[in-house]
Amino acid sequence: MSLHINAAPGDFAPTVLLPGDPMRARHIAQAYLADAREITSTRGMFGYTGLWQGQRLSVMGSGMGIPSCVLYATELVREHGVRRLLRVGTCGAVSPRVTLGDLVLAVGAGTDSGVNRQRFGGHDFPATASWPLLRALAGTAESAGTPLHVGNIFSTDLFHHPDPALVARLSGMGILGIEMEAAGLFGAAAALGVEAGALLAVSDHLLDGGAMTPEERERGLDRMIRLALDGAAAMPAP
Ligand SMILES: O=P(O)(O)O[C@H]1O[C@H](CO)[C@@H](O)[C@H]1O
Ligand SMILES: O=c1cc[nH]c(=O)[nH]1
Repeated sequence: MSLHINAAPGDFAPTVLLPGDPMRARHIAQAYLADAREITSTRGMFGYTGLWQGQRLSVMGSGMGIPSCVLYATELVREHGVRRLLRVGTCGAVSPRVTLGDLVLAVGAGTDSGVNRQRFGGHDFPATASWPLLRALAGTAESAGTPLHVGNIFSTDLFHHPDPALVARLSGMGILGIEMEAAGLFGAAAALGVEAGALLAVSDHLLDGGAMTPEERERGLDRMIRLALDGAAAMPAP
């Protein structure tokens, strides 16, 4: 048990999928995992452990934004023995190459957050996903014929961003999508010595204005969830 996670020792599997939305965590557990059991519910941030292809796997909400995600990632690693963290989130597309419902695998994440600079003496930390996770997810997608964009994303502290030039700036630098956690998760994972990745489904398009409904966001992310589960199952235990 830790301050924000009321799970018992051994409740978490070494690999945890981290959607921002705790209701997406519940959906993944109930719709995909065998023998799923709720193991934490502090503040409504539900976590579950069950089986996928016979392997133990956990899924837990991370909340919205870097501070929330990093808090849970830190307690999961330090106090619950977790070694591999895979964010399964949504993003807004900022690239004309990406369309609604597409999947994006983050190689690196730029950010307007200061958290990694706080960790890194004021310098720019290279917030990148772990290679074993990148390789497993890209390989699993290729084998399954699942289309996947692999590239850089941007993690913002401000969903309702005040800078009207931000989307054009990101787009001009080849960024694929914007979300709110990955850069902090990658920095935390580096500091904690564990693996992290981020697989995202495009829930809205910031260039053309298209958007999934909230119901589609919660339930309509089947391809992302299956790829995350299959990719995690294809990896050796961390
Ligand atoms: O769908 P999730 O995983 O929550 O991810 C995205 O959605 C939230 C904003 O609506 C932020 O957490 C952002 O990163
Ligand atoms: O952070 C996010 C997530 C989805 N869509 C956005 O525009 N931003």
